Amino acid sequence: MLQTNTRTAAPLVSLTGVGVRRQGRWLVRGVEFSIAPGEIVTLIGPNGSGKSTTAKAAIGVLKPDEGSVARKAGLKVGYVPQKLSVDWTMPLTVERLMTLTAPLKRAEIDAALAATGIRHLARAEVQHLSGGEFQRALLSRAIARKPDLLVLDEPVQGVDFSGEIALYDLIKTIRNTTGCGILLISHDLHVVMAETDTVICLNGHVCCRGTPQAVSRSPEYLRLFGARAGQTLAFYQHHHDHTHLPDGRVLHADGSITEDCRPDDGRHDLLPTGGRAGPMRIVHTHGPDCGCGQHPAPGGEAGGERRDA
Ligand SMILES: Nc1ncnc2c1ncn2[C@@H]1O[C@H](COP(=O)(O)OP(=O)(O)OP(=O)(O)O)[C@@H](O)[C@H]1O
Repeated sequence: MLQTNTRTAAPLVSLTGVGVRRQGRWLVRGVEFSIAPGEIVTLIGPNGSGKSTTAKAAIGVLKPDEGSVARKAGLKVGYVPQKLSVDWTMPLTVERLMTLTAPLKRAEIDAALAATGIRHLARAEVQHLSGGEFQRALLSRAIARKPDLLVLDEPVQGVDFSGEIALYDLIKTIRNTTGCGILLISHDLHVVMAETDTVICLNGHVCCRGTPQAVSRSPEYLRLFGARAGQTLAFYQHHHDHTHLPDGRVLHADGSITEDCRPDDGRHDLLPTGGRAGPMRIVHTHGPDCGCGQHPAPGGEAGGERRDA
């Protein structure tokens, strides 16, 4: 097994204050995180919260409108997008899918399909694959060029619960044998892959981040789903100090409601709530130009700046 010290290795990719704006709207703003070799980072958040946008900015498919993304020189990325633009009326075999965008040697195709356990499906038509087999075919395609960073956008979509566990086991094996970094995207807000080092909860900005709590500590979960599920999946406990209301406004811990809680309305600072790898909480720092309407007037008693913790 390949061991990588994720604490000391230089990051593969590092995002600082990243914001992406389209048609006058910030899709995400103030996003900060990095991924080291062997590290697994999972982005979670509701639909439309900016997970795919963030992943695309991380790998350079999208250029951020503010902030910066630093990538290791010569970084090789294996990307499994959420949606694939394929003409499904045309017959397409798994091995052809592997070489659609760039050529691969026979041995590379065989090795990648063997690694994901679907070598026997090389000549099968993609249209006939099950959900789990299709995800394995996409994973084979992504690992075939031996990437430093694997980016998997909803890799367990269309897969049942036991297939989900098998896929996460496979992703863990790929990380352990190759030492690549992994950026996972999931819209499950509470259950993530147990091997995840850092969970980042997005909703247009980073709402909270932390380590997942091992599911093996939860006897009810183990009784329901068995020990294997406990080793593969983990609960993520959120530590938000604010709530995103259905109409898009934000309810703060002190009961105040603001139109928006994005970084252009104030600042979101990540504060450790305990331990080096402990959960983080967000505080909204009000300033004279934060635009949230909640801060005292300039020269007021709080000096124009206040924090909701
Ligand atoms: N090119 C674009 N122009 C305008 N809006 C866009 C563009 N791309 C994405 N969006 C919008 O940005 C928001 C974030 O999209 P994104 O796909 O990043 O979300 P997501 O968290 O991955 O969602 P899901 O879980 O549904 O896949 C959505 O409201 C989406 O409609």
